[in-house]
Amino acid sequence: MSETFRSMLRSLPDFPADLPVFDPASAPEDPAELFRVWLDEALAAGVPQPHSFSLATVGAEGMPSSRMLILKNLDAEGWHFASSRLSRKGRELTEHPVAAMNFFWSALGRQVRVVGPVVELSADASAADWSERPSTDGTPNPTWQLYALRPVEVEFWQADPGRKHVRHRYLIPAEG
Ligand SMILES: Cc1cc2nc3c(=O)[nH]c(=O)nc-3n(C[C@H](O)[C@H](O)[C@H](O)COP(=O)(O)O)c2cc1C
Repeated sequence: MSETFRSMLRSLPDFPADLPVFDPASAPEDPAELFRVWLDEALAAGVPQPHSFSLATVGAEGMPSSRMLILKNLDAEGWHFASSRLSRKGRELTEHPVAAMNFFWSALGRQVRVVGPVVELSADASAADWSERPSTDGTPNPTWQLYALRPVEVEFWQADPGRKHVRHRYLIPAEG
C-alpha cells in the first residue's frame, strides 16, 4: 500500500511542459507591479482562485501554522487580508505580528513568497471588508479584522521544464 502510494506520487507530473519564460533582468523595480502582471497572467491562464494564498503565522514556542486566505488589496499599506481576530491566526498575529504568504499558480509553474510584519488596519476598513463579503446578512462583526502585511522580502519563482528554475528576490528595508 505505502509503496504503491509512493510510486503513484513519484509518477505525478511536477509542472506542465509548456511554461512561460521569466527573465528577471526585465522585471520592474516594484514587486507589487510584477505581482499584478503575474496575477493577470494567472487569471488569463484560467488558474482558479488566483488571489488565494497560504498564510503562515507563528504560534506558541515558535510553532508555525498555515491556512489558505484571499488577498483583499495591494496598496501602500501592504498586502491586505482579513479574518477573525479570535481565530488561531488572529491570536497568533496578536502575539507575533509577522507572517509569510505563498501564492501558487500551478498552470504557470509560478510561486510568489511574501514575508514581513503585519499591522491591523482601521475598524472602518475592517467593517467595510466584512460588509462586502458575498455571504453577508448585514450584521456587523466587531471581531473581523483587516490586516496588511508590509513586505520585507518578496520572491518570484518560475519553474523551468529543464529544471533551471528562476528566482527573483526583492529585499525591502523595514520601515523605521
Ligand atoms: C481558498 C480559501 C480561501 C479562504 N479565505 C479565507 C479568508 O479570506 N479569511 C478567513 O478568515 N478564512 C479564509 N479561509 C478559511 C481559512 O483557510 C481557515 O480555515 C480559517 O480562517 C481558520 O484558520 P485558523 O484556525 O488557522 O485561524 C479560506 C479557505 C480557503 C480554502
